[in-house]
Amino acid sequence: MMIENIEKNTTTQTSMHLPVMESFYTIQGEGFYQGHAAYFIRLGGCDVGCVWCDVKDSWDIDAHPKFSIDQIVAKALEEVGGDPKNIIAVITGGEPLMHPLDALTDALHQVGFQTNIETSGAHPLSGHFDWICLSPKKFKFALPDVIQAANELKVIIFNKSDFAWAEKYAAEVNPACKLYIQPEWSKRAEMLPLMIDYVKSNPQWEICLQIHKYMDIP
Ligand SMILES: C[S@@+](CC[C@H](N)C(=O)[O-])C[C@H]1O[C@@H](n2cnc3c(N)ncnc32)[C@H](O)[C@@H]1O
Ligand SMILES: Nc1nc2[nH]cc(C(=O)O)c2c(=O)[nH]1
Ligand code: SF4
Ligand SMILES: [Mg+2]
Repeated sequence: MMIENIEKNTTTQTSMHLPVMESFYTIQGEGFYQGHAAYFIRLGGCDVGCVWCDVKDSWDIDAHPKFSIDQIVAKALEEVGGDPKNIIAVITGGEPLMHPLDALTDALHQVGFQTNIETSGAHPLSGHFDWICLSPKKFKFALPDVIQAANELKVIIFNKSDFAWAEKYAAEVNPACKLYIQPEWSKRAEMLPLMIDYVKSNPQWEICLQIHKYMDIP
């Protein structure tokens, strides 16, 4: 690579700023990595508009302070105690794919984090991820490149019609993709009995609960 290109890339990487709503070290409460130590970076901005979204304060892209990649990664390293071995960095939001994520994921990898993403798939894929959780939404459809790349499909069950909707996506993901159904939090008492019956009849699916909410942690 020519020297000016190296300089350009370095400048782009260090000068890029992303809106961060919050970041916190916790336990992954959902999906394949449920129960694992995880550092969450919640980027601001979402244009999907799920009526039941549990983090609506994230939607306004301008409501959150912007930080450089270096600042975000330095804070992550400090908050996990300096050694990211076996710790997943989860990029979430908001809708994280509204932002270019190559520089952030490369910088997290460089210091030793595994990189995972939580996404609705409604924006083009960027970043280098070790694990992609796709949670598609009726409010803004997932794009084909994210559907193809997904390692896990996590469909939120808000009403009975969501089982058939989940199967539409299951038919489109790659064969190795893990399949999860997760109750919408306020509907969990009503939906869980249906979900239990569904998984007993369709054992390729697994039930996923937001275990962090039961543990009362972020
Ligand atoms: C807040 S979203 C942020 C990432 C991305 N915008 C997305 O929707 O995948 C993180 C995860 O929480 C799920 N989620 C949001 N609100 C929920 C609720 N009320 N009950 C259950 N899951 C919810 C989403 O489907 C997604 O899998
Ligand atoms: N503990 C914990 N696990 C999570 N898994 C996905 C989350 C998200 O909001 O993206 C989340 C979250 O907010 N907290
Ligand atoms: S896509 Fe994710 S962040 Fe956006 S409204 Fe839906 S659940 Fe909330
Ligand atoms: Mg959450």
